[in-house]
Amino acid sequence: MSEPATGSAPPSRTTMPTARADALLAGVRGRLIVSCQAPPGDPLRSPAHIAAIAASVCAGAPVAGVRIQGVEDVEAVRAVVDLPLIGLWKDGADGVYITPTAGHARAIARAGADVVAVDATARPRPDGRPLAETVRAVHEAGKLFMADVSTLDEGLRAAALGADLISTTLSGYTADSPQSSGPDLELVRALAPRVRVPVCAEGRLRTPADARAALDAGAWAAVVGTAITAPAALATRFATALT
Ligand SMILES: CC(=O)N[C@H](C=O)[C@@H](O)[C@H](O)[C@H](O)COP(=O)(O)O
Repeated sequence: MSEPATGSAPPSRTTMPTARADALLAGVRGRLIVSCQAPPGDPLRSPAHIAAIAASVCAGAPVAGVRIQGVEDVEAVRAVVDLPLIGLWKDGADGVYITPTAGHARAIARAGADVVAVDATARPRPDGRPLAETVRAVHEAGKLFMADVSTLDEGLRAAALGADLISTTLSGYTADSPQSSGPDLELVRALAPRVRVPVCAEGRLRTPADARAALDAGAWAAVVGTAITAPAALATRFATALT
């Protein structure tokens, strides 16, 4: 791990007013957050399409918030969705690629996200700067910091740095985490009682029963992407079952 779990510096705190932060977190508690993203090359990968998907999901279902990738997509979704918006910027495909620097985080904050999701794994960051710098940048922008982690240690470190919420997003995608085809609810069970901030279950929640099980495991909210907003992946599951 490149930084200690705790240090002499106090944890960073957001400049978002406390009442607003509390209301935002309370509003997503026990509920569904939908990740609306399209992979590179997918015909749906455009801000207009992602905004339409997000607007459709939010108008037609009792969802609590959305998770959106990229500056232009965050801007486009912000214009049509009034729910809490978790923004991130995927830059690259290997190593730390989810909002990898403080500069990426500031851009996502400016685009209109309420919460900025950032890779908070123990892996080296592409610019060599400490994660604490990105936490501070998000907080100075008046936003909440969501730490995308893959292990218990990473979650504990993120909480010590001042993360406002933690998500299991990267379990299964790092060498340190279990490589499972399903969600990592063990991580939720291990982490949630050890930190004072909400822990979201995210990654490979494929069914409503998975989302329910995540909350039963102690998750604050369930974040679901592919199983709701990725038609090509969904069609593949059906087509494959017929071969
Ligand atoms: C690992 C990574 O880059 N995860 C990304 C984070 O934003 C997204 O590609 C996922 O779709 C999202 O986490 C939701 O997960 P799932 O699509 O499995 O429900």
